Amino acid sequence: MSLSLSLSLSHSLHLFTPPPAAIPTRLHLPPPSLSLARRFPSLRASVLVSDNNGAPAPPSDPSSIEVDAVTEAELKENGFRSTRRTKLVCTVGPATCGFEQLEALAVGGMNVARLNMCHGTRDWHKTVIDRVRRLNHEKGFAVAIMMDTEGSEIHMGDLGGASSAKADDGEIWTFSVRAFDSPLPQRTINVNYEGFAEDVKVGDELLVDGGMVRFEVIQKIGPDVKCRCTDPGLLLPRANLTFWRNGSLVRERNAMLPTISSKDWLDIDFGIAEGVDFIAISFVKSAEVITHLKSYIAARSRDSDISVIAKIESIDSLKNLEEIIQAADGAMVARGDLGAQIPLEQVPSAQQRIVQLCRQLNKPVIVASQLLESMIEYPTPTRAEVADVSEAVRQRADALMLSGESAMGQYPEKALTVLRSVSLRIERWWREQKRYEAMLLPSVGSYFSEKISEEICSSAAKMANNLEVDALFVYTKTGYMASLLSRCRPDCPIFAFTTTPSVRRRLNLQWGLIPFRLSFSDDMESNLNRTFSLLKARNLIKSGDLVIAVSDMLQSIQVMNVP
Ligand SMILES: Nc1ncnc2c1ncn2[C@@H]1O[C@H](COP(=O)(O)OP(=O)(O)OP(=O)(O)O)[C@@H](O)[C@H]1O
Ligand SMILES: CC(=O)C(=O)O
Ligand SMILES: [K+]
Ligand SMILES: [Mg+2]
Repeated sequence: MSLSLSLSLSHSLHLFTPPPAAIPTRLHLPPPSLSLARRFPSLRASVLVSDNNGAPAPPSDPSSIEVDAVTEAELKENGFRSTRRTKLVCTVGPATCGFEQLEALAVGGMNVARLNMCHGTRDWHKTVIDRVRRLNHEKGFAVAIMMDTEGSEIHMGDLGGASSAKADDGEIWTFSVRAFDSPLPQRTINVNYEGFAEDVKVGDELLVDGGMVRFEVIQKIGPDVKCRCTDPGLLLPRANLTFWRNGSLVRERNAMLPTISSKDWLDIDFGIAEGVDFIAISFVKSAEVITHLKSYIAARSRDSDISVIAKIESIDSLKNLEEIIQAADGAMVARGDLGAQIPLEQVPSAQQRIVQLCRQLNKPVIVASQLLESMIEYPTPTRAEVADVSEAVRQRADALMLSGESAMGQYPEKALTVLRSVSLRIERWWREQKRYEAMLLPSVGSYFSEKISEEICSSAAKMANNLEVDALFVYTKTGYMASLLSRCRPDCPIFAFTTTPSVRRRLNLQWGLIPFRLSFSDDMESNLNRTFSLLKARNLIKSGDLVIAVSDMLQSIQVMNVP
């Protein structure tokens, strides 16, 4: 089916390749990102800024301002009112782990690189981290790194080294906890969970990857479970397994497995040692595990600030949603596994609920999995996929994520271009329609000073919309004020000035923020004047632009024209 869809869609390919400037594209999609590098040779040629991932902040040069090379190009290309607000996360895998491939993704707008610890060795991940660092350092990007834990849910083994296996209708496969030599016997799958044969019953339905392939359990022989394939498809290494009985998920045992396994703790130590920016925790069930991990990180790495992202992908995480998001620094709607745990038709409303709650609680949220699944194999997305991406952008999610599309697909850069183009188009349409959604944003701070900051930010955002200002400026040491502005989803972009490279990288996950590194003082007057002259010198703003500025040093709102 996807073949015929892709063929019938192939004429839309031109939407994503740059037409000559004089010929308008139907949807006015922007040209693909690599052309940015062509138009702004400095992107590839020179060292624009220096960014010290992981290491202590460099002695700041008071005369400089640092901005992500791609952001700078986008600002110049589209004028800053139309820069992209939705952030993009790419899972790095065999298709994208080379330095040049990573650079192409960074040029294409990747804000965060995700490493899935389910796959690859720690050495492999270390190599990727080093390459991203080098890219940031040498080429002026500020790509943040997110480590995603494996979790201890039930999954298949690694297929004895094969990259995939095809299961056909009616075939009998053996699922077993036995250790086999590779290559595995034909039609045999390893299962990581000791209690597997004990727990399943004849007649149970076994879902691989949430239903991409289905089996029916027909016989149990000691540690081996014989299953008949009822929905054929491709089995991928380490795919998740769930089993269903009488139409509902069997999850008693899963509930007993730890959220963070012993292997996950070693991966987390590795992540802390490498100074990753985010750690995403798979299959979170309760807020306690988040609090526990956060205190572990705090004790382990006194001066590094790693954000903990709660992945919402289980029934328990939906039950305890509010307290989990409260405890975490952000959340991910992990639709892959979520769709294997709740009926598929409930996933869209769960997504909307999670996205809204995150915004109310002032936590960044990522919408993940299968956004452009067909692009693993085909160079154009289906219309349904474009509609799905649009919906996530329209919901004002902070970030969209590519999984297999960028990790092992054939068109990682094209998939990223589609996310970029659709985000830009939907964001603009939203602004043109002036559809400010009236979302109630409850107070989130516990201290009076935090409540003042919230009031300042919501007033500043409202003024920015009403006065149609060109940009909001926020001077923030911790990033908190910037997140409060982002939460209001104002019409204009938010220039967030921060003193530390790690804060700047973490702001890269939040909607509408354009993070700059700048050393600033407590004197707002001089901060503003310096910022204006630095930005003007780089043609990022011009005299007459209308700006509203707030800061976490001075509780005030300033409105001014750039001199
Ligand atoms: N580091 C890697 N090495 C090899 N293959 C990878 C790597 N990362 C991802 N992949 C491939 O890309 C596919 C999609 O990636 P993704 O991160 O969504 O993983 P997943 O296994 O589906 O699990 P989950 O996202 O729930 O942790 C994987 O199934 C795997 O085949
Ligand atoms: C991203 C992820 O873990 C999922 O969708 O299941
Ligand atoms: K994972
Ligand atoms: Mg998952």
